[in-house]
Amino acid sequence: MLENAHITSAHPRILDVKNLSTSFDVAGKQLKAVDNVSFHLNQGEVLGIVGESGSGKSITLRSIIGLSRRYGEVTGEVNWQGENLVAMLERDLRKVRGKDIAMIFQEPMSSLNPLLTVGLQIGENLVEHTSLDKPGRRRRSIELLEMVGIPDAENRLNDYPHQFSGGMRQRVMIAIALASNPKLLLADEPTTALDVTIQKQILKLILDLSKDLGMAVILVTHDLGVAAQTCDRLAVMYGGKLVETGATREVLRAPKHRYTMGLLQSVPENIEPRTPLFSLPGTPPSLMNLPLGCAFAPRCAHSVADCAEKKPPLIGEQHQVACFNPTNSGEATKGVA
Ligand SMILES: Nc1ncnc2c1ncn2[C@@H]1O[C@H](COP(=O)(O)OP(=O)(O)OP(=O)(O)O)[C@@H](O)[C@H]1O
Repeated sequence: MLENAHITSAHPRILDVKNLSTSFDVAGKQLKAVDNVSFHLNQGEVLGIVGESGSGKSITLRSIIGLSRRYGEVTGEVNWQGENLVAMLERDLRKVRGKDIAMIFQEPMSSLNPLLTVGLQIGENLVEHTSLDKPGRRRRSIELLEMVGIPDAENRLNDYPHQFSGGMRQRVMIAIALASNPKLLLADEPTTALDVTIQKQILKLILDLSKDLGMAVILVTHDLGVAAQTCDRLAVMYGGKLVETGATREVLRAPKHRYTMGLLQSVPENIEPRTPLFSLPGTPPSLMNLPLGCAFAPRCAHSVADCAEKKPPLIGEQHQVACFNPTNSGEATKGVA
């Protein structure tokens, strides 16, 4: 496991998300991708948002930085440096985006310009966000490429994105994101397209940068193993809602929500050799037709009467769970469903 115990409660809170909801109009029906989500982030902390495909992780991330408002309705609060980003004018938000808050995506090729050298693309960001002159920008570009572990940085500034391997392209993306000295990096499945060895290297890079630069990170991943290796804290999403949050060690050692237990069982390291991979019975809920009560209840073998009637609130202090019948911490993680 990578070392990720560098955050203490002494670090100030830099992001406070309150009752964030995002819905889309799909053929006249409302699709609730993010439903009343609240969480916070401390300076330099790495928070993992985990959950199955379609649970609302990416839209949560995009809603933080105002990218979802183009297609959907976003309500609630994203409190950042004394301002609510949800209510901020697009013009002002553009200044925050890419400067104090930067974002990297799964496929760097979709964000990199194939026709421009890497040097020019880093330079563009430096022009926008710093007052460095041309030689200063060149020096800083080399420094950034070195920082993300690209060998022969000075010469590689002249290369185009296709001349880099997948892992190196992701490093370039990170270098571009770091050009503005962001306080928060939003990373949406940044290693999913990479093979396991390269994935580990990129995760370690993100973690080291977070530690060295005091930069907070929100890492969206469907892979609990990846989150376990990288994050200080986890937020587990299901059906557009947060169902469990807590320190990574606590959530992994003693998950409270049956859904988290199910996810844990699908991590290969937790499984005896030759045991078939666990998969939760049933299917994830349709976000256009969510049940009245807990969205996980139809897949849960431990539901009680309230589960069908009411939505369980997320309760607790350091370790929170949204469940009317949570597990006891000592309960075995096998055979939950
Ligand atoms: N522009 C849009 N219009 C309508 N529905 C959308 C739009 N963008 C996303 N959705 C829907 O919102 C839901 C949540 O999507 P989101 O991308 O956040 O899921 P996710 O948990 O990140 O999963 P994945 O890893 O597959 O991206 C999905 O049902 C998706 O189809």
